[in-house]
Amino acid sequence: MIPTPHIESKNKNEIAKTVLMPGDPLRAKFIADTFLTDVKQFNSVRNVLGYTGTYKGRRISVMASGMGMPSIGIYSYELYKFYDVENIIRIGSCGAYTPHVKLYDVILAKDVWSESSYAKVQGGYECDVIEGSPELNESLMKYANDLGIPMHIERIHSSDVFYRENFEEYKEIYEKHGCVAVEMEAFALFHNAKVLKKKASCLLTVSDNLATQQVTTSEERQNAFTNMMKIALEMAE
Ligand SMILES: O=P(O)(O)O[C@H]1O[C@H](CO)[C@@H](O)[C@H]1O
Ligand SMILES: O=c1cc[nH]c(=O)[nH]1
Repeated sequence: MIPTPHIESKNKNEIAKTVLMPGDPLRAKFIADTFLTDVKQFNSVRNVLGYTGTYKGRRISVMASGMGMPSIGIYSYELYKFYDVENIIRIGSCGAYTPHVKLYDVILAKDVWSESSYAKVQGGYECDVIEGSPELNESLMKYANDLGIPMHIERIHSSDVFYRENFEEYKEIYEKHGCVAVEMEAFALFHNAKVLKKKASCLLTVSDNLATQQVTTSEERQNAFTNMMKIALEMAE
């Protein structure tokens, strides 16, 4: 069933087997403009930009997910199910829940905890913790090590809510569930990978710290997270 309601490419071969997936469409464009050669754009529906190109002579795609689990739920499902994509690596920003995780640090999500109903509604799963692909994670750890980029390998929190009425709730989520940072998509991505027998990982860069109240600018969020991008780009075929 291609094209899909949200991806306009009429040819599966236009999309590589491995797709990097930032939330922000302009981060997808930045990656294509900065790191890829022989770039072809395969999607612009709703301005959710998708590109395929080569990195160090190897093929890879990058496409935005939009924000939140419903959005990445749609795009990752269509890529896996209808475009035969095998691996999706989310590359996102996150808010740290503890002072020992600093601004710009890179986190690899070992697994993700969420109070979201996504897995239950999508496939009847009652779980609240889902693992990233051990195989992809092992490769990402090796590439980070080769590049000399330190990574925290930890549990993260996927939240449906960016602005909580009770800001202090993050402390309980950190203490009770062991999540060191919050973002808004990995749980749905990992669930889709599980039900469709595909692979997913999530790399994050810390854009703000809820404990110390430090923040980065929106321009930095768009352009400055290059360490995470370089690690993920090594996954090109
Ligand atoms: O920077 P991205 O990948 O969009 O990720 C984070 O930023 C957004 C919130 O500002 C949410 O999508 C959250 O998951
Ligand atoms: O989802 C997110 C992303 C960055 N910072 C947050 O506080 N939440």
